[in-house]
Amino acid sequence: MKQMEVAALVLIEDNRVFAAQRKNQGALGGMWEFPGGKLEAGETGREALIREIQEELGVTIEVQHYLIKVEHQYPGFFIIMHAYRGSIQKGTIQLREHQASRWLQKEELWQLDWAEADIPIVQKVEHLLS
Ligand SMILES: Nc1nc2c([nH]c(=O)n2[C@@H]2O[C@H](COP(=O)(O)OP(=O)(O)OP(=O)(O)O)[C@@H](O)[C@H]2O)c(=O)[nH]1
Repeated sequence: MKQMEVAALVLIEDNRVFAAQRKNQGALGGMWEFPGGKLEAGETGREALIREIQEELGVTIEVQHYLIKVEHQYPGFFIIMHAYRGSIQKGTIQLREHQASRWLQKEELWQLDWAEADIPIVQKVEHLLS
């Protein structure tokens, strides 16, 4: 069974969390997620996150702390996901790989079609927003 380890960013500004929509083509097409991506060989979760966010959103982030680990079995693969809180240190977000993004208020969190593995992260975020 294919297994992957992923790092994801929970970015909160002005009491809203950043969510991004995957492209319609490919794995989990059209689903919403927290930006990030797979760890490469020899990389820590934090290193992978900083690299992926630079690639995907064109910004430099500071990783603040570890939020939650999620393990989820999708039909074709098993995913271990590490979610971190972080903030933008430099730059303005540009969507380089996603088809859309939103800054969500607490009441809007469950309106989106989240990737299944993200549900425990969204639950955690719910407690971080007021
Ligand atoms: N980044 C991210 N990936 C997630 C989340 N939830 C979730 O199930 N995933 C899955 O984790 C995997 C991450 O792969 P990715 O495609 O974003 O990462 P990548 O850029 O390193 O991969 P690639 O270079 O092969 O495209 C995908 O299968 C994606 O569907 C999430 O919140 N964020």
